[in-house]
Amino acid sequence: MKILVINPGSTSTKVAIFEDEEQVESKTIRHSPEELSKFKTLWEQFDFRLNIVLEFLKERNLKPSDFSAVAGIGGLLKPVKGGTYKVNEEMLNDARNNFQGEHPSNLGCALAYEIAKLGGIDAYIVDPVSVDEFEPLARYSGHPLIQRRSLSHALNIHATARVACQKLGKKLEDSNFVIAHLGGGISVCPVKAGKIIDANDASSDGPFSPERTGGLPLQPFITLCFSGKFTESEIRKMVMGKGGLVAYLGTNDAEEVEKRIENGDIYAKEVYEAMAYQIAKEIGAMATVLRGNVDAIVLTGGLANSKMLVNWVSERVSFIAPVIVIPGEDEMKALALGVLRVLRGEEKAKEYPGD
Ligand SMILES: Nc1ncnc2c1ncn2[C@@H]1O[C@H](COP(=O)(O)OP(=O)(O)OP(=O)(O)O)[C@@H](O)[C@H]1O
Ligand SMILES: CCCC(=O)O
Repeated sequence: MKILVINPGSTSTKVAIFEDEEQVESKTIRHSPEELSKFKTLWEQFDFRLNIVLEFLKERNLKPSDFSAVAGIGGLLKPVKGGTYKVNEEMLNDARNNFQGEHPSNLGCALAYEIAKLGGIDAYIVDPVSVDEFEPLARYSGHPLIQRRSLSHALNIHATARVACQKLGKKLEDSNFVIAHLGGGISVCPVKAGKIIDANDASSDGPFSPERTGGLPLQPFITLCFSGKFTESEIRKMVMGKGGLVAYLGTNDAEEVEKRIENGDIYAKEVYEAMAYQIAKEIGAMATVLRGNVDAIVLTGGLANSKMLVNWVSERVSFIAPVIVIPGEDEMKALALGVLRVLRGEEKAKEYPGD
């Protein structure tokens, strides 16, 4: 099987080719903020990103019809169960309307569909950001006008749960983990039998992260929103993109923060440790969702490469369960594997949005 995988992100477009489980080609095209600022809206970027994929194929003398299927990252669509979904009209409409918010991943299904159409093959998404496996109590916010939303780094969290099970020799259906995806945004989730039964929603809540505020104290935040000093879009940007390490230290690069700490920057150390403190607090909270019945706490994502951060988090949470570190994320492989399971008949493709 030959799968083309497309992953539009906030700072890059990634394209890869898989032959069965093996990635045989890949390219990451980085986009500077200046390059993307030419586009007023996310969807104005569509042709630009599509041409990148077409160029990638042309450079390799490949046509869409050379592939068995195309996989795209799935965005902030309707709440859906985990799994692999065939791209359909309703999904494309929801993505184009940024159903649960504007996010580059919304482009994924449409890019995959456009290429697949040229080749007369099918397009799929796997475990989109809007995977919703919440238990009923997780939906309460504190006011009936606002429901807690299931938005998370579901693709990597599901894939990481499978890897953790292999490491521990456990079956997925018998496992209970708290998984913390530590990336540009941070998702902390109790994962019961492979299902994400609660999540902080990294766009609104939880720990601060390299470029997001996470949850903010409500009263001061309301005062800020109505101060007349900021537009709605400035406030949204403050929360996602210009929050967290960016707001405190002017960078979203944790390696740069560690260099400053090594050079004696006491403030950088306190900010970085505060992020670890908030991550640990969220892990503690999510462990209570599992009533303390936790096989392991799993740290993943780019920041899980940081020994300093991992040590600070571990010393606060290891009383709950052993800490396993699975650094980085391999979204491209997780997308290819999800589509392979369907093409091989091991799993049935779900119809979006399902029941
Ligand atoms: N070896 C490392 N040591 C310390 N920090 C690292 C290391 N490698 C990556 N990081 C940090 O991890 C963060 C990025 O993580 P990651 O690549 O998972 O995020 P992303 O893919 O951009 O965003 P998201 O995961 O929210 O989709 C950055 O702050 C980066 O500096
Ligand atoms: C909102 C969860 C996904 C992301 O933060 O990118």
